[in-house]
Amino acid sequence: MITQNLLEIRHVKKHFSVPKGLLHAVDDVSFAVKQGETLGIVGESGCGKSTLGRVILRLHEPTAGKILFKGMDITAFSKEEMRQMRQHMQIIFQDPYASLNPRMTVSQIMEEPLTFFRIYKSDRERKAKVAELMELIGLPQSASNSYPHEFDGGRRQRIVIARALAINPSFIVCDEPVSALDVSVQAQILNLMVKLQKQLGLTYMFISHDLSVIGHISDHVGVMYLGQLIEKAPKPAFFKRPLHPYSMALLSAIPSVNVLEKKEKIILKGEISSPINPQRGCRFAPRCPFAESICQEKDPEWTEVEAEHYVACHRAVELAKGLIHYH
Ligand SMILES: Nc1ncnc2c1ncn2[C@@H]1O[C@H](COP(=O)(O)OP(=O)(O)OP(=O)(O)O)[C@@H](O)[C@H]1O
Repeated sequence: MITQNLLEIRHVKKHFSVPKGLLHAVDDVSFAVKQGETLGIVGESGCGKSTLGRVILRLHEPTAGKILFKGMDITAFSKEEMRQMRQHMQIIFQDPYASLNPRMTVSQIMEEPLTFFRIYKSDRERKAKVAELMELIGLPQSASNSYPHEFDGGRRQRIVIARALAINPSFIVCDEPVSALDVSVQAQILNLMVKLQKQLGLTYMFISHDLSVIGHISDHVGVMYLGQLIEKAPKPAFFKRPLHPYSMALLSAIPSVNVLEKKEKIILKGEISSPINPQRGCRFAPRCPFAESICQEKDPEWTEVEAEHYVACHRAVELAKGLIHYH
């Protein structure tokens, strides 16, 4: 069975005008996500993950590029068409404390999108939908009359998830949804999200700075660095053998579960460059031990080095063949 791409973005850019020039928050990013899959996007703070998520939903207007959702070019949609489209595309944010209105009960919070999108019109239909959502997220029906402050972070994030699911979306941008939670609660929320994905056929773009979280939830992993996607691969291939020197360094920092596997942490030297008026050439070159003169001069091309394994690095083939390596 061939699974269709639910989302495809092509050469998407988002530049912000700032006093010192143009800040390239997202710079020429292309990828596709298949129906029912999770693309995990990982990278350091400020590399453009959140901006990318918001641009895909057109909460920020893209500076350039195309966003295709179910084959439709939504960059060409009017504001009203886009408003309707958001029924199918939702976003979940990091902070479950800030994203819930403290004056509304759980039931009112869940009913709000139902009223806004005019689905489940009668009172009875809406109440039935709320009951269904409470069951989906594993909260007792009695909790629907409580207020957000009566719950801990994990339960609040369950309510945020239920609100996003209320209108039956097919695609959800999950922007660091577990980062504000205790580690013990993180796994519960991630497992709930995986369960809901299977049950409802959801497609996720899951943003996190934490590679362990990305490893838990993703089918494919994409790595961002200074506004650019520098590597994307199926999860097993990525964790087995990342091909970009930056991904290798990221991966070396997470402890191995296999005690027999000797892993040395790669310490990157040099400062991260500025995203404002970036120089040409590879953005990672100033910190890369493998950088040659071409890396300073020319942008590396996005190349499929192995099946479905894409890298933007002038030296990716040599790295893939093991001709050059760290340590
Ligand atoms: N509205 C804005 N105006 C100007 N610059 C912005 C704006 N929003 C984001 N930026 C800048 O764009 C870059 C990318 O920010 P973004 O929040 O997308 O990164 P991130 O990877 O999600 O980081 P974090 O996890 O810290 O939020 C940063 O340099 C940020 O300062």
